[in-house]
Amino acid sequence: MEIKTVGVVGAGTMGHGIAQVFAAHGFDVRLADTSDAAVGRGLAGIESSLERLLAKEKITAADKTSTLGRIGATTDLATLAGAELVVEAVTENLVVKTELLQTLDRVCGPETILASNTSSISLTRLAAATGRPDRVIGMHFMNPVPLMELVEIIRALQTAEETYRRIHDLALRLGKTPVSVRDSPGFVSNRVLMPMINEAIFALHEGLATAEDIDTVMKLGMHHPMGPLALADLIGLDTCLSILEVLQDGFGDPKYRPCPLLRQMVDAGYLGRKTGRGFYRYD
Ligand SMILES: CC(=O)CC(=O)SCCNC(=O)CCNC(=O)[C@H](O)C(C)(C)COP(=O)(O)OP(=O)(O)OC[C@H]1O[C@@H](n2cnc3c(N)ncnc32)[C@H](O)[C@@H]1OP(=O)(O)O
Ligand SMILES: NC(=O)C1=CN([C@@H]2O[C@H](COP(=O)(O)OP(=O)(O)OC[C@H]3O[C@@H](n4cnc5c(N)ncnc54)[C@H](OP(=O)(O)O)[C@@H]3O)[C@@H](O)[C@H]2O)C=CC1
Repeated sequence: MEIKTVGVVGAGTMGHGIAQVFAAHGFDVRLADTSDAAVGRGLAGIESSLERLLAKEKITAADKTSTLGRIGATTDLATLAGAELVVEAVTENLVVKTELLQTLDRVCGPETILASNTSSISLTRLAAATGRPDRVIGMHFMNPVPLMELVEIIRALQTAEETYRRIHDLALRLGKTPVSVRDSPGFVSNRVLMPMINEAIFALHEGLATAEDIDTVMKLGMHHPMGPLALADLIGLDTCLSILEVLQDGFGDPKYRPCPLLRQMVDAGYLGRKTGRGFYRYD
């Protein structure tokens, strides 16, 4: 069955970018979240991202209009029933994702592929929660989705070769570069990235330097496009904490222990860009 309609569940930092990229490549998209407010924020994010691309002359005004025209918003998961693919991009939490996948499993047709954008959680466990484990796969986009080229593709132990091939080809159609990674906590991207971000937070916690100076070291010293603390704010500090917990639990290795400052920031609701305050302020 050719993939024409794509459901995206979760209209947050990643979900709205994923919806945008599918729509920009001609797919009909249904973007779902739990409330009208969350869906509205997602649509506003898409509008502003397309506006930036237009200002940079990467797209035309007609591209912007047609992309927006292909996105429908909903709070009712039943409206995803006809989608050939659903990508979930909800909160990085095993229970939340498991319950959602079970609902999607009930609602969607038997052939629908259920892809997860999880940053770290075992695809094998997520697949096992459904009645279609052979059609569950990890499709891990990077943030910001419209700008980043990589998609990590993670096969659960149960994923069928056919499912993998279709998602691999789909990533290419979206103009992305797919990389296949075995199912293991944090895959490759966050196995490597999160310890660096965590270490930068420890450096701040221990008073080695200011947040700005820590980021400057990595930007000017290592040519990273963003410093690790600014990047943590872009990702979301709650998401960074959840990923580190999955790494720590999964490997049982104290080297992944989240910095106490990260926990405190999350407890305070300083989650980064999405709440207007993290290691920096975004007014
Ligand atoms: C956690 C996980 O599981 C996996 C992950 O995704 S880890 C995160 C991976 N991503 C990265 O490492 C990103 C590193 N940063 C970069 O590569 C670059 O800074 C960047 C591509 C994000 C922006 O580069 P740029 O286009 O030269 O910058 P610029 O035009 O000045 O825009 C920067 C800004 O727009 C965002 N942005 C730019 N264009 C955008 C678009 N079309 N849509 C959405 N956001 C956009 C940037 O985040 C940033 O926000 P502010 O202006 O509000 O500060
Ligand atoms: N941020 C990043 O840089 C990256 C994140 N990811 C992964 O993408 C996923 C989403 O992360 P991100 O976009 O950052 O998170 P956000 O917190 O920005 O957005 C999550 C969205 O999911 C919604 N949501 C939660 N539960 C449900 C549900 N049961 N049904 C529908 N919607 C729901 C939330 O709504 P509400 O607020 O109302 O709860 C919120 O709008 C996570 O798995 C994360 O690990 C992957 C790559 C990069």
